This record gives sequence, structure tokens and C-alpha cells, in this order.
Amino acid sequence: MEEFRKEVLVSSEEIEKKVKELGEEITKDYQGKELMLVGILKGAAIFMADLARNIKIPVTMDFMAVSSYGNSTKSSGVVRIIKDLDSNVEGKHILIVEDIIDTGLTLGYLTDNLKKRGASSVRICTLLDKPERRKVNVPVDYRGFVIPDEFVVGYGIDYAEKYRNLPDIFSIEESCD
Ligand SMILES: O=P(O)(O)OC[C@H]1O[C@H](OP(=O)(O)OP(=O)(O)O)[C@H](O)[C@@H]1O
Ligand SMILES: Nc1nc2[nH]cnc2c(=O)[nH]1
Repeated sequence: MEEFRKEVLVSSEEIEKKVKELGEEITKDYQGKELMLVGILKGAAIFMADLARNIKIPVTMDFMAVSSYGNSTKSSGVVRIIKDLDSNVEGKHILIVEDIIDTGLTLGYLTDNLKKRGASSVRICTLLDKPERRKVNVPVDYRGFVIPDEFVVGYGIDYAEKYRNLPDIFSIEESCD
């Protein structure tokens, strides 16, 4: 990461503590319900793995991958499904697990899409929330950390596909020197 000025925004210890708290809250809220966790690849993969192990009721897990159409159409909220769910969501309680919510376009689309498929409920759990950049107002049911409008990497989140394996979350800035 030499080309960047970087600083730890959220440490692995803070993440671990928060993920445990989120898991406890989710465990309490979904007692007696059939819960399906839907992780959004690739950024949420590491958060999903840790969160799932902190939920103490039986859950099923599935994944989707989406991509936005590009800047000119992104403002329309149109996203393309690259990998769809393997399972049927009809009658299931869905918890979408995301690494970060920024404009809200991805989650706005996914929430509508899963509701239309007949899910009993669709809620959102995001580790990071950048509210300053929101374009679409999506209800966030479980939120790890509110962060400023800075570019972040680590704990699943990439820059050009790199740095997903860093245990802490860093904010990065191109170095001038
Ligand atoms: O709120 P939004 O403005 O829609 O942005 C949030 C989305 O962007 C990131 O994914 P990205 O497209 O970088 O893919 P990745 O998870 O595979 O890295 C992140 O994981 C969210 O899915
Ligand atoms: N890698 C990365 N992707 C994002 N998508 C929206 N915000 C961010 C961010 O800070 N970092």
C-alpha cells in the first residue's frame, strides 16, 4: 500500500466487538423465525462469515453478486445481477448483509427485487454506512459504523480488487510525495 497514505479507521478489535453485538441483536430479533442471510459479493464475504458465526439461531446462507451499469445510468439505480441466489426466498425472512452502503442504489434495488420474489421480510445489515453520499433512502436495520465520506479498504473491501484481506479497515488517500 506504499502508493497511499493510509490510516486505520476501524480496527480489527473494534470490528470484532461490533460484529458480536450485531449478532446478538439479530439472534434476539429473529427467534423462532426462518432466517436467510444474503451476502453481497465480494465485499461482504468476510463480514458475512464473521457475522454468521455470531448468530446463535439456525440460519441459511446464500450470496448474490451485482454490478452497476456505469456512471451515466447508475443514478437510475439500475444494477445487473451477476450471480443470483441458488435458493427460493418465498416466505423467508431475508437479511441482506453488506459491507458498505454509500449512495444506497445497490441496496435500494436489491431490497425491491427480493420483496418482489415473495420474501416475508427483507432487512438490511451493513457494517459501514456513509450517509453523506446517500441518493436513495433505504432503511438500515442493523448498522456497524457510520463513517465519513472517505475511501476505505480492508475487511473485505477492495481497491482495484486488492486489500480485501486486511484485518482492519483503512481510509486511503493518494500520496502526494
Ligand atoms: O450504496 P452504493 O453506492 O450502491 O455502493 C455500495 C456497493 O458498492 C460496493 O460494491 P462494489 O461494486 O465495489 O463491489 P464489490 O463488493 O465486489 O467490491 C459495496 O460492496 C456495495 O455493494
Ligand atoms: N472500496 C470501496 N468501495 C466503495 N463503495 C462505496 N464506498 C466505497 C469505499 O469507500 N471503498
